[in-house]
Amino acid sequence: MDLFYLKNAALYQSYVDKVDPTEPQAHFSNVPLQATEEKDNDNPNMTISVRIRPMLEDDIASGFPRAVYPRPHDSTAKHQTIDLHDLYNHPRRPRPILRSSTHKLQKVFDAGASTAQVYDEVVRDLVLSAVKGKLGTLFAYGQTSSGKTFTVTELQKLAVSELVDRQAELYITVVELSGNVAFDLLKQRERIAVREDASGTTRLVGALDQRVSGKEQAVELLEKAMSFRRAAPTLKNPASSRSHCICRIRVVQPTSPEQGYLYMIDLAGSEAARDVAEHGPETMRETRDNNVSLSVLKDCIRQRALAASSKKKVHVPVRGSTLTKVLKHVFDPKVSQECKTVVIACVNPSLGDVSSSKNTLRYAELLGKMD
Ligand SMILES: Nc1ncnc2c1ncn2[C@@H]1O[C@H](COP(=O)(O)OP(=O)(O)OP(=O)(O)O)[C@@H](O)[C@H]1O
Repeated sequence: MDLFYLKNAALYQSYVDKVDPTEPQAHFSNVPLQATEEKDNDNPNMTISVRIRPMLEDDIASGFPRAVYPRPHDSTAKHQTIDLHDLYNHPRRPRPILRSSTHKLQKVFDAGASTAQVYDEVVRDLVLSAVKGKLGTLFAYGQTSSGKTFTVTELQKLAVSELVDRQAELYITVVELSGNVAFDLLKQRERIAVREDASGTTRLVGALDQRVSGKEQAVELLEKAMSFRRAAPTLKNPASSRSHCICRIRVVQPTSPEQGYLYMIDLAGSEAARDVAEHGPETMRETRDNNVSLSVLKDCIRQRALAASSKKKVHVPVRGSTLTKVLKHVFDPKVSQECKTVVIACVNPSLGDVSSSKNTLRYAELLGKMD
């Protein structure tokens, strides 16, 4: 596929240059996405956003044009729109044709946006929730090399800095979930158990809950934890994280009777098993397990949103994966502590990654919809 895109890069660019996104276009896929026929999830405690990373030198050097284009932001609109342009080898046409799709999301950060801007617009609210004794949860989702780790690492530093400035007492836990097995990254990747106690609360048995008292100490601790994260090469990223990484910051405030929690989760890459097929059965098994947990995560987020707006009893399948068991508090309608959730879907804008980007944007759209 890469060769097809590279061979037709000039033709593709000539098509894209002619697109006027304000005009209805024949090449826009006229089959409505399943997601667009569903009701919006208007849960005020849930924000679904997209971050498009810049084209990197390597992407440009390999000759791939850009495929993902956000439309100019209209501050009166409920959603922001992204156009995605793909090239399609039509069997009855002499030349490949453009096939585009449109995706609507609550918040879109284009390649020029800084992590500080992402923090200010969607993450600070979570941090302030934790300061007030509530729960804030951030998920970064996307294909390999789309910028999840880059984004979460920077956001963790900004969050810790704000929490220290607010004189909160902080305790940090960093756990990696590889398939269904958990490891403590603050204890040099020691294996730990995930168990449910008699009250139904999921416990990370044996995980360190490290007190930190200053910004430098916190950043050093997080960097050290990240150095223990398991990585393996994918076709797109030589040091791809093949696991979910959960960073939990417990916030104790003398002024608040309840302790708050901030969870920042760098999810495993959502790539198809074929993208890691060269890397052995172990990596493929992990990829399959990770994809199952990402699918269960989607169901939990959607069902949780439905539970918030429905009087009927809604089943949220938290037990479907270790990831969602650990994050039970986010999804359990019975949990009384208020919980805000932000999803950042990360996208690599290159044409070489267009089909994964389409899947990521569809996943993000589905999260913002209800059955
Ligand atoms: N906003 C950005 N600005 C500049 N460079 C970025 C940005 N986002 C990501 N990158 C760069 O893109 C590359 C891939 O990013 P990163 O490792 O965060 O991807 P990932 O989604 O975590 O990948 P994987 O799932 O394979 O671990 C890195 O070299 C990173 O520095």
